[in-house]
Amino acid sequence: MGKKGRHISLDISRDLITNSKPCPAQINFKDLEYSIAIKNSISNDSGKFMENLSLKFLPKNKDESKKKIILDRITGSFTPGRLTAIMGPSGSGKTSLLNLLSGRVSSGKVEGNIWLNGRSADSGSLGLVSRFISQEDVMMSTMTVREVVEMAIKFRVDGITQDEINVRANEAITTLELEKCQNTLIGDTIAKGISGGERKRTSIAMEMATDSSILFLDEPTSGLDMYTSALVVKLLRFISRSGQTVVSVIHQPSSDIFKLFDDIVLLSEGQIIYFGPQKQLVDYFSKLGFQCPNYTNPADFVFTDVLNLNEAELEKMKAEKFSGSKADYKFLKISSLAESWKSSEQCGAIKEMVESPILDPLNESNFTSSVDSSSSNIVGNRDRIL
Ligand SMILES: Nc1ncnc2c1ncn2[C@@H]1O[C@H](COP(=O)(O)OP(=O)(O)OP(=O)(O)O)[C@@H](O)[C@H]1O
Repeated sequence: MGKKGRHISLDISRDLITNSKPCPAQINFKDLEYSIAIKNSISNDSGKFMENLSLKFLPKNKDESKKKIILDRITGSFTPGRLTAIMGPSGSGKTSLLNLLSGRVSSGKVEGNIWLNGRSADSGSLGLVSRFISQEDVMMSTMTVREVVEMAIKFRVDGITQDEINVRANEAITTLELEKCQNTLIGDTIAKGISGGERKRTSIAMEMATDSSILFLDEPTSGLDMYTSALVVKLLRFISRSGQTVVSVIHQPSSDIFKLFDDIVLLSEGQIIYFGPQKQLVDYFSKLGFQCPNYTNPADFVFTDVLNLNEAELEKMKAEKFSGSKADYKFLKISSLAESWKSSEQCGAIKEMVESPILDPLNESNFTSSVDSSSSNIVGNRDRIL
């Protein structure tokens, strides 16, 4: 049978994941604002809608620097055992949110609160409790796929024997269908090694085989075919079921992939448009007057009808003789959707979760070590902090 028709089996040996149950970690944030200073290059007479455009400029004075708000006082909760997708147009703040919550932001100004299991979290603790798989996952180019997976296990799982390492590495490699390239060098732009898709799967295999309480991924399916994308997201769902908190930025998923997520966060212009169960998203927008047509992928519907101007809205804009541009009109729509979200029942439920967090203590077993591959050194964060 061809790949498309193949059933993706997730009958993975439980040894791989459940024997190494991570300690649950819930990450909550409230009124989180992330902004950066930018040089003022726009005159004050650039049009009355200028301040509404996607870059939100809050002028200090005419010639000085202003700030660009990347995340606009957002509140949310990521819970253990659930798989969440962060979706939104390019530039909406998805990667910035992941960076903030994994303690990877070094520039700009952060306001608001982040808590781990109810305790105030700084970037150090966020970095220790979570793992981050980036769009440009960095690995050591001179090592093979099997070597990097084994290395990740060795340095992130305490007191593991070589036999256990072999079992975990085999499982991860088989599950992600990396057998054929397991002895191929990772490579780099100069010395070509494994393909882009194999690289992504290797980075997930490295993660699968280790324990961490929170896993963040930035577009783990970009560059992968439909079959492999579905395989990867099914694996993330499986990983989440072992008690990990799994949060992934995802770019326009197919309907089948969309349905694998428990929760969806929709961002636009750094604001939350929706944050809640995937199964309730269509109903939420239908109550706001946006009907998802039958047999339409809800992810496509959200991008075309909700986050963009639909036909009816373009007509309305003309009829109203709106004096600004389409971008201005769209900005007003997004602001109104963000206001609707803030006054929704679902937003109230999220706020309640933030106010009554899981209070399990965070202990050493929540903390993972990291592989600092950019400098080819293995860095034990645990050693640095504890
Ligand atoms: N350190 C920074 N300095 C200047 N601008 C920044 C910085 N970090 C983020 N931005 C800007 O903030 C906005 C959000 O960026 P971010 O990378 O979070 O978006 P995104 O939703 O992940 O986009 P994409 O889907 O294109 O990756 C963008 O306009 C980006 O240019």
